[in-house]
Amino acid sequence: MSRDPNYPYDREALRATLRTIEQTPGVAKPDPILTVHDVERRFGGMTAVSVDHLEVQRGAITALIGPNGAGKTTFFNLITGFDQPSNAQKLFGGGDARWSFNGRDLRRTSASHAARAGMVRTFQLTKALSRMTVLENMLIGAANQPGENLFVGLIKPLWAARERENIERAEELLSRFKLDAKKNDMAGDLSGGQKKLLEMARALMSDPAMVMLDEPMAGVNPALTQSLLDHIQALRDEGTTVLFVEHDMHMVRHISDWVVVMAQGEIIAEGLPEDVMHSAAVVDAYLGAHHDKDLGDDDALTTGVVRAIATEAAAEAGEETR
Ligand SMILES: Nc1ncnc2c1ncn2[C@@H]1O[C@H](COP(=O)(O)OP(=O)(O)OP(=O)(O)O)[C@@H](O)[C@H]1O
Repeated sequence: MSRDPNYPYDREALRATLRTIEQTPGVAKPDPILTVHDVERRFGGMTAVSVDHLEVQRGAITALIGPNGAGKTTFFNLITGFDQPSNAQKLFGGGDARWSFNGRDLRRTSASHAARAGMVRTFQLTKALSRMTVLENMLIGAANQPGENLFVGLIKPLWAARERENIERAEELLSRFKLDAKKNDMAGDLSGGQKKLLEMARALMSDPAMVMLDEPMAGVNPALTQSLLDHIQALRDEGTTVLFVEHDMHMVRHISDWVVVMAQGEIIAEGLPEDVMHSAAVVDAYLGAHHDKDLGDDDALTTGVVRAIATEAAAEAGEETR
């Protein structure tokens, strides 16, 4: 990735700046890469997302946390063009929903436009195409597919050169994620953790300015956990802003610079990880879904407790869908 003179490569300096910001929902950031305003999504009579205002700081690793059903994935879907707000602005009329990324207005955008603007996401359930090889999966993530441009597609030396570039980039990323030995294997034969790595590697094929990771740790075995954390931090250090949804509070505490908390569709808190995870509003939001739990007053949101809640809730959700 080319070096962006405006990117806050010095993480300590960035954290020092974040420490000066008021820890309140919707607070303005010094240099937001993503700004979201008045985005709502209703399913029938239920409001899944109702975000008044949110700014994501460029260069930070921001965690989006919240109990099951809080609206985190729906919010990701809206921002990345995989779903449309219920109050979407239409060409003529419509609602007030608007958001911009890296200075570009994205409110009437498709998923491919959002990706082209530099915002690329992964999914909670990996979307590796199991009947394609690992390398072929990577090539799907390339921004400059030879076939996308008719002119390039018609002139063999041009598309052949692009294809070579894409393969080189894919191989470089696969080796970084230690998947190079698997490049000709079917993606369906990878372990759950390796599929997560493949999905992250594929997201990087287009050199995005921001990656949005939906539960990167889910299903990853402990042996790969540290390597995933290292990859995410390395991405940030090299110039990619990271926004991730995660239930694993150890990960949230360990790598995030800023934490945003959602409950019942709204942003109810945001701030530094060490502060926000203990705030009364956050403890209430988690306990709200678990009235029957006696978690004590002092450190209700310690890693172990939250992990236990998340695991239990995930198991319950699994049972419901069975
Ligand atoms: N397509 C849909 N149709 C109807 N309801 C939906 C749909 N997608 C999401 N919902 C509902 O919207 C709410 C928010 O769901 P969402 O998946 O965004 O929450 P989440 O915070 O990502 O939860 P989790 O942490 O469990 O993944 C939930 O009540 C969910 O059931």
